[in-house]
Amino acid sequence: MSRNVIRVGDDYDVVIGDDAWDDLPGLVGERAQRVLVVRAPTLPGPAESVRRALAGAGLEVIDAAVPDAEQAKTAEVAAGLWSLMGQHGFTRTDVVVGLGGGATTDLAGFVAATWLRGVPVVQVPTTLLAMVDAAVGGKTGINTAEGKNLVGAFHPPVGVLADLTTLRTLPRADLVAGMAEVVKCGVIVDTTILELVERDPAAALDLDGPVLRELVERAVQVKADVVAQDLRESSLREILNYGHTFGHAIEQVEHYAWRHGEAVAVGMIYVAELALRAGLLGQADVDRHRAVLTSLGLPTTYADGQWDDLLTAMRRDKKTRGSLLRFVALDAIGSPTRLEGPSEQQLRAAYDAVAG
Ligand SMILES: NC(=O)c1ccc[n+]([C@@H]2O[C@H](COP(=O)([O-])OP(=O)(O)OC[C@H]3O[C@@H](n4cnc5c(N)ncnc54)[C@H](O)[C@@H]3O)[C@@H](O)[C@H]2O)c1
Ligand SMILES: O=C(O)C(=O)C[C@@H](O)[C@H](O)[C@H](O)COP(=O)(O)O
Ligand SMILES: [Zn+2]
Repeated sequence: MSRNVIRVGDDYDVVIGDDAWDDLPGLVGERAQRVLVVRAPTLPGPAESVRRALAGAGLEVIDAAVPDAEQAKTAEVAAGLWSLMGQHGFTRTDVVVGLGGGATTDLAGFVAATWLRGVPVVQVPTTLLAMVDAAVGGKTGINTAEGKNLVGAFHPPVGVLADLTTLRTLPRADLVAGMAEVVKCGVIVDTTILELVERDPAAALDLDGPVLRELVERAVQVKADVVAQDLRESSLREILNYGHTFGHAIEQVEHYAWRHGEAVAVGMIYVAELALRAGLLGQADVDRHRAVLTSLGLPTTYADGQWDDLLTAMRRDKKTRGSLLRFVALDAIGSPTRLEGPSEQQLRAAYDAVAG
């Protein structure tokens, strides 16, 4: 069994391993009596491994299967979990475990952030996207009718256990979607990620080879380095939002029928096209975005005819200040900057360039 541990600042460890369930009680710690396992409904195998590891350590396990995917990220589902915690007398030394993809870990983190004004959470991500991004860094949240992640809190986990064996049951489309956030880390910071994918995209998606593990470790390292410096997104952390202004707008317009990673892939093309028009990026860099995302099977276009709704959704992005639309953009691969207040004409022209 191999494992690697990446420390996030001085705060907590991200354990990346295979069949690493025995590490879970250690991450939960010795003060807990009860553990609420908030889990996606699709994961009987990992759910049983988690239950066994926790019960074996003498903990009372409260099992809470929540609705799948984005349907979990609602105020109603959160309220149901608060009731459950109340019924079980869940105290400040008890621990929430989030087991599933990013939607489940976002919900679990939010419930942990809000119960008794904050109880510990251990994240156990089971999708590639949650391993490299959602479970690390302490952004938690739910959606409202008006948009994505509009209610939430910064609440870092006390530990993260990314067991790579769980990826074996993940549908291929979800594995591919997770690669969008890996590529994001490559274009904003660690260009070796890009080179690894460009050299052999099939190897990047191969669960049996070494490349996927290296990509996971590199992407987690990018995220860990950024959030350790700027947990609350006062400035630097915004770079992790590359591609998300347009990406979140697609998700909302599509009523979450698009996977997050797919929408972020198109969002990265959109903002690269915008940067081209603003004179920040060259055509070769935009082409490189398209080539690497296409090589992994990610989408790079979005339907025509949705501009008004997309623009309305983009105005609700958290980086917006007043009426000033703000984007994370690149002025070179590996060099993020901000693009503030692009003209309507530039915004529209970039949309025309991604409209398929
Ligand atoms: N908090 C953050 O920093 C952050 C970062 C990135 C994304 N996110 C959020 O994460 C969510 C997207 O996460 P996601 O892509 O993991 O999607 P998801 O949580 O919807 O999971 C995708 C699907 O895979 C299933 N699944 C999960 N693990 C599985 C496994 N091992 N085997 C088989 N099926 C499995 C799920 O049940 C679901 O149907 C979005 O809500 C996004 O906003 C948050
Ligand atoms: O960790 C961050 O910061 C990110 O922006 C990572 C994103 O991949 C993630 O999708 C995040 O949930 C988006 O946050 P939001 O603040 O735009 O809702
Ligand atoms: Zn994201």
